[in-house]
Amino acid sequence: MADKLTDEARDTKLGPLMTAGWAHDAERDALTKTFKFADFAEAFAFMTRVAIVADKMDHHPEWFNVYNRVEVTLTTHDANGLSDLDVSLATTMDGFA
Ligand SMILES: C[C@H](O)[C@H](O)[C@H]1CNC2=NC(N)=NC(=O)C2=N1
Repeated sequence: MADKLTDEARDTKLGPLMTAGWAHDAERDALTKTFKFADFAEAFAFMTRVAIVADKMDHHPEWFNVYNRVEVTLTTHDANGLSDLDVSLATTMDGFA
C-alpha cells in the first residue's frame, strides 16, 4: 500500500505540479486539474492513454468528462490522501496532454 506523502516530500514534489496548473484540495488531500482539448475525440484519446497507464499502476483517477473538458481529481483512497502514486499519475497526465 502506498504511504501518504510526508511534509518533506510535499515541499519538493507538489511545487512543480502547482506550477503546471494542479491545485491542492486540502479538504480531501487531493490534486485537481481541468484539462481542455480541441474536441471530444482528443479528450477521450487522452483519457484512454491515461487509463492504460493508471490500470497498470493499479491507481485510478476520479474524473469527469464533458465534450473537450476533463476534470481530474487524484488522491490515494488506501492512504486517505496524497501519495507518490498521485504525483506520478499527475506527471504522466501532463506528459500526455
Ligand atoms: C484493490 C486495488 O488494488 C485498490 O483498490 C486500488 C485500486 N485503485 C486505486 N486508485 C486510487 N486512486 N486509490 C487507491 O487507493 C486505489 N486502490
